[in-house]
Amino acid sequence: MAAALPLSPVSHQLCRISNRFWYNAMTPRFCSPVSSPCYIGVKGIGSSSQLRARHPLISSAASTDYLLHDVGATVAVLSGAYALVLLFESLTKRDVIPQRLSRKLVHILSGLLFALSWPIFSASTEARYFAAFVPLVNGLRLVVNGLSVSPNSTLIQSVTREGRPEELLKGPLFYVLALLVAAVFFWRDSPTGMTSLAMMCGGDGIADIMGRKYGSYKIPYNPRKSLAGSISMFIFGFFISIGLLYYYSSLGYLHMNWETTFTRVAIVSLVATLVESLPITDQIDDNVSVPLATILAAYLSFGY
Ligand SMILES: C/C(=C\COP(=O)(O)O)CCC[C@H](C)CCC[C@H](C)CCCC(C)C
Ligand SMILES: Nc1ccn([C@@H]2O[C@H](COP(=O)(O)OP(=O)(O)O)[C@@H](O)[C@H]2O)c(=O)n1
Repeated sequence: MAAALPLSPVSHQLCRISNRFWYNAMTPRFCSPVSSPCYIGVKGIGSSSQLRARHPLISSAASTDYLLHDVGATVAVLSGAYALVLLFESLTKRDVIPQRLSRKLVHILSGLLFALSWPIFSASTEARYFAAFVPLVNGLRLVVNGLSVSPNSTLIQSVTREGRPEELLKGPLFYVLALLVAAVFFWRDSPTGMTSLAMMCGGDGIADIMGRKYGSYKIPYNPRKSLAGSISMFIFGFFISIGLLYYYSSLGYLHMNWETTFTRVAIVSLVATLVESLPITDQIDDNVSVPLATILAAYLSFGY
């Protein structure tokens, strides 16, 4: 058996980071019901602060690893966000898909892929802030382009209805703020944030596509919305929420009682769908009302 070659300091560091990356991404975590972030420490389960108190040498090495890990994850997700917008701008420019559909697909995919990306961040208690940095940067990008005289046309083509820069300061900006709130205040050990993104991105996004195509029967109290759109929002929002909860349960971040979870998610989806159907879009954007209603319903339903 060939002897292991001595690693250079850089290679050694890279191996340590790579090992930590796969450990953090794939190792189940057992979070306490109060959803305080915790992970398997040296002696059993402990929070990162408890581990630092017990093992200062490990804590400094772990902190460095976590920092490098989270910086790498942030760069990767930021790059993914930029590439997604660029992809749909290219598809729109080459008339592969119409601009309106392009925008809705960006609406659906951005938030859901963001929610799916959370496990690549470290087990550190600060990881959620690194993840939230991605919607923060995109929010600043929207503000700069929405206010600027020479806005970035890629962003405008992929994200606005009518190609006006000021549109970036409404729906899209509220959208990225909702992603930031979900990451910072709920993160991957709470069903509340991920269900809010499932309903805003998956549910509300598909409502537009299905409603425009099949929405001949309008909602009596809101002729601008249709039954087909709302039913689509409820169904897709429900299944995407269940999918995200299963995804995070299978990775060990959540422990759901599946006998009651389906009913709870159905109630949350119904509340979000009813709020979205209301004739209040001129007063409050869907990207504010839908996540807020979902967060309230989910927090009352799940308790965390
Ligand atoms: C088109 C968008 C919102 C408009 O909503 P509405 O008016 O149709 O109701 C979405 C805007 C997306 C934003 C420009 C980019 C957000 C990227 C996200 C923070 C991170 C995605 C990462 C992932 C890995 C692709
Ligand atoms: N429940 C719904 C939601 C949207 N829609 C259709 O999708 C279009 C855009 O919906 P919206 O104003 O909520 O669009 P966003 O604010 O989500 O971008 C509506 O004008 C309807 O044609 C629907 O038919 N039923």
